[in-house]
Amino acid sequence: MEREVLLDVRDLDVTFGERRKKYEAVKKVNFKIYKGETFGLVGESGSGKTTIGRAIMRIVPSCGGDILYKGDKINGRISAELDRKVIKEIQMIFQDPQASLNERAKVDYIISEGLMNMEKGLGEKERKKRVDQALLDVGLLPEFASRFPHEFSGGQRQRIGIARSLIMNPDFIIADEPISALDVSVRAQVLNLLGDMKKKRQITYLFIAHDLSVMRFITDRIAVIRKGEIVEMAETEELITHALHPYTRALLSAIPMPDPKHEKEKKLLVYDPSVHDYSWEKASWREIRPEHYVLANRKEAEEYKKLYKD
Ligand SMILES: Nc1ncnc2c1ncn2[C@@H]1O[C@H](COP(=O)(O)OP(=O)(O)OP(=O)(O)O)[C@@H](O)[C@H]1O
Repeated sequence: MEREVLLDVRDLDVTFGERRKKYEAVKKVNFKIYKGETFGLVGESGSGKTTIGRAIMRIVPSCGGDILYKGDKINGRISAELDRKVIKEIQMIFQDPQASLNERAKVDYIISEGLMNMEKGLGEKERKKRVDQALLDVGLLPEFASRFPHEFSGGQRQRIGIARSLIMNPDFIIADEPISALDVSVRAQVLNLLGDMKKKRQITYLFIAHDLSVMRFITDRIAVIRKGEIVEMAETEELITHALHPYTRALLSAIPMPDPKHEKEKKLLVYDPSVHDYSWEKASWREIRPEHYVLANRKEAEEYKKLYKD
C-alpha cells in the first residue's frame, strides 16, 4: 500500500549571512516523512539539524528548494489560510525547557497563548477546560495552571512545553532534542509521553538528536546529517545494523572521523541486488538496499565492498 507523505523536503538550502560571511548551514537536503511515522534527524552539534526543523517551522527562511506539507508548498510566500493551517498543525518542542518558557507568564497563559491566537472567539470557560485537559494529558495537575515556570523541575517544564504543543491538536510535531537538557532520571518519562501521544493521536514526529542511542528506540527511519548534508538515510534497524557511511558508524561507535580530504570526491555507492555488488554512480540519491541511501567517496566504497559483500 502506498504510504501517505506528510512532509516532503526537496533540495532544501538554508544560508546564513552574506558574501564572504555566507554560511551554508543546509545543502540540498531531501527527505520525506510519511504520515504516522517517527523520522529521526541525527548528526553532531552544528550539523544543521535544528536549522532544518526551524526552516520547516518557517522560523528561518529557506534559500532554495521546496518544503511540501500535505502536498502544499509552505516555504516562501503562502496564503493566509495555509499559514493558519500550518501554524496550528505543525508544532515544535524545544531542546531547553529552561529557555523556551516565558518566565513572566503563568503556565495557563503559556499553554493557551497559541490557541487564543488561532481561535479568536474562544470563550474563557472553554479555554480553561482545554488548558486543564492539556495539563492532564501530559501528566500534570490542572492546578499547576496558576503557577509560574520557575516553580517546576526540568522534566515538568518540558511537559508544559509539550502541553503547549498538544493543545493545538497538531498532526506533526518537530521535537528538537527534547530530552538532552533533562536529568537522566526523567528522560525516559518524557520519551514515553511522546510515544503515548503518538499512539493516542496519530501524531507524526520529526525527532532531532545528536546521538543514535535514543533514536534507535523511537524512530522508524533515520537520516544522518553532516555539515548540512544528509549522508545516509534508512530504516532505523537497517541503519543501526548496516550503517554504511563512516560518519554514521562513528556516531554509532564513537570511532574516529574519516579523513576530511577524501570528502571532496562525492559519489554515490549503489547496491545492485541482481549482481550482489556495489558500484559508484554520480552523486544523486539511489537505493542501496530497499530504502537505504548513502552518500560517500570512492575510498570508503572499497571499505564497504569488503565489509558488506554477502
Ligand atoms: N541564525 C543563525 N545565524 C547564523 N548562523 C547560524 C544561525 N543558526 C544556525 N547557524 C549556524 O548553522 C550551523 C548549523 O546549526 P544548527 O543549530 O542547525 O545545528 P545543529 O545540528 O542543530 O546543532 P545543535 O545540536 O548544536 O543544535 C551552525 O554552524 C550554526 O552556527
